[in-house]
Amino acid sequence: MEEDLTTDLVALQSHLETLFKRVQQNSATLQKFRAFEIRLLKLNSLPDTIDHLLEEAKNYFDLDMISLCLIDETGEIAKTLIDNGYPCNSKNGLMLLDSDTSIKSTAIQPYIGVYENSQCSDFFPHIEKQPASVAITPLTRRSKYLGTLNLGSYQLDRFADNMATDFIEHLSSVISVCLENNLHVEEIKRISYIDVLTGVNNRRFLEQRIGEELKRSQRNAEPLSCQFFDIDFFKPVNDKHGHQGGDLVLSLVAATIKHQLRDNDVFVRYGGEEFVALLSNTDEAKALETAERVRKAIQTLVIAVNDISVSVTVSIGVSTYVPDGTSISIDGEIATRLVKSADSALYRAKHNGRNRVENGGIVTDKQVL
Ligand SMILES: Nc1nc2c(ncn2[C@@H]2O[C@H](COP(=O)(O)OP(=O)(O)OP(=O)(O)O)[C@@H](O)[C@H]2O)c(=O)[nH]1
Repeated sequence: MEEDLTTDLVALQSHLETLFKRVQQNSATLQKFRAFEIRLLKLNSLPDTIDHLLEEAKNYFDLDMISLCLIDETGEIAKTLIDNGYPCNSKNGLMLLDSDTSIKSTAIQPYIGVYENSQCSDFFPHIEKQPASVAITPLTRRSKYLGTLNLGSYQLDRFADNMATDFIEHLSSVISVCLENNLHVEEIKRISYIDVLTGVNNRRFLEQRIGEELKRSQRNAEPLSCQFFDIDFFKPVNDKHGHQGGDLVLSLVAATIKHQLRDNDVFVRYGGEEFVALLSNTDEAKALETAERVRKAIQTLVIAVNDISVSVTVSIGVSTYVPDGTSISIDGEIATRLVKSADSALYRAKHNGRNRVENGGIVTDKQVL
């Protein structure tokens, strides 16, 4: 009788210990989850959020792999990531899809279970070793598909098909809210950086980007060139063709200059009939060559304003920053000098007869000291 009691007590104690361990494990998981959530909610940029999901989530949840599909119908997500220097390829687990069709056909519901190559491989590109089990969860907000979150483990029992899905569904809801918020923030930023008349970026965008471009130039030891454009004799265009005619000329000149630049060059309407471009990894000779190409393109542009053909020319000033490794935190001064040099060269171009390119020369770190 006494022996039976002892055996029962030992069994009970062992059961209690198992339960206690499970409670401890669950509590640790919940704490990790809360920490992950709090960190996620605090992030206010899309690249940081994506980075947190792809880099940190693996550690927080002890996963062997994680990937993220995002629907990017307009290409704006890719543009935001490129502008922020974020690697926009599937090698780091991020996939941008141009429509939600593939997600709607395969991942309309969360899938939790064994990794089936035919069904799951699209969600885990560039993996060296296939996971044994996966959880593929759609990310949705207000019935709209944002993408999918894809978790993978080499353990078969990590994501079993009889597993409760509430934890993963909760995680994907939180991620969806954060992604949607960040997508909205990026959209608001984008709109606030656009010049309504010409559709190109505005001066605020230049002010925001010039520091980043200078940093990149210093980091990669590459030259950064600045071009300052001003339409010649624009006042007579307005006088002759009215403000609306002038507006049309402004828009088409902006589009023509932009067309001559690379997609990732910063190009803004600086104000009135002035435009500025920043050309990354572009030396003095190349910047002058590009400016000359723009000048010629504008010269040959014929704009129909109320059935009257209008032609304009532009004067262009160019300057080039060449980092020498001595500058650390004086970007503001370098930015000012870079733009001022191009502006002074533009002034010379006007003075020397207009419809020409003038070189403002090299801006270095040393001049600041
Ligand atoms: N239509 C239109 N005109 C603008 C806008 N912003 C500035 N302008 C006009 O641009 C003209 C600029 O004239 P000026 O600064 O005298 O220069 P300019 O006639 O181009 O002569 P130079 O620059 O010396 O070759 C002014 O008539 C402004 O009213 C705009 O958004 N729309």
